[in-house]
Amino acid sequence: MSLLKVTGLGKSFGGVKAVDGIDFELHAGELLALIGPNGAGKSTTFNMVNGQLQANSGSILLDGVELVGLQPREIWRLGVGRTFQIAETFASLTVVENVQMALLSADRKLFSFWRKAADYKRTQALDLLDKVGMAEQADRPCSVLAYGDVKRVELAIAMANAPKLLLMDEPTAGMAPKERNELMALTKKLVVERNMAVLFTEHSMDVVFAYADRMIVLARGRLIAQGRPEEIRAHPKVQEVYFGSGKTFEKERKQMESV
Ligand SMILES: Nc1ncnc2c1ncn2[C@@H]1O[C@H](COP(=O)(O)OP(=O)(O)OP(=O)(O)O)[C@@H](O)[C@H]1O
Repeated sequence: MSLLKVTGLGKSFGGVKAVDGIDFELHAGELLALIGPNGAGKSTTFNMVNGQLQANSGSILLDGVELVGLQPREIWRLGVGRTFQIAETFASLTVVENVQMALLSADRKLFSFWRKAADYKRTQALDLLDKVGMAEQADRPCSVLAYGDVKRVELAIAMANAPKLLLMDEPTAGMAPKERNELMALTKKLVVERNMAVLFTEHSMDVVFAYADRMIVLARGRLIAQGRPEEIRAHPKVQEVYFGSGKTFEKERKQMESV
């Protein structure tokens, strides 16, 4: 059985069908990229899966449990995590304290408890940091970290709740190519090690084609293609929507990345 099964999912804003009855599935151990031109419905889809937006129609099953109608926190408790940017308020905390905070939250402890609990699950937090290659920087404040390292810590934070499905909205935005590749290689490693699934949106075609196991392509709210990267690259509809018919994906992709 697939981990996530989305059927007939739809959302309208006024007269605009932002997402128009899409179907897709996601399996444990798989990285699925959600791509499409601006306004295609990617964020809307994403936000329906995590419960920030309520669907108008359709179903989202996680391990057979219906997520439509649930609150974001309930969905999170069922095992749908997402990467958050480390909020400025937490930048003054050390790396390990940030992960400890996430563990507190995963264990549903009260925030006030934190003040008396500087040692709360420090070992477990260090284990998570070790998984993302950040154990050596555990006691540095997040505010002094390089951007790529902050992204690793954000990944460790998302892992604290041991998600079955992790949602990543443009994980590599603002990163240099080398950092992008390191972050995605790390994400892929975690997906395999933990038999977790990742659904991610991404504008960098390099990242998508290098790391996605499968891709789904939206255009104007409709799902126009899904498949493995090589199938998507050769898909006529995808080429047409992205670049106008008659042009090859490869050629245009190179032009797009050089901008
Ligand atoms: N809160 C909203 N109110 C009204 N219209 C919205 C709202 N959110 C999204 N839309 C519209 O729904 C459509 C899909 O938007 P969405 O943000 O999901 O696309 P996207 O693929 O994530 O785009 P981008 O790549 O530009 O972020 C667009 O036409 C957008 O203008």
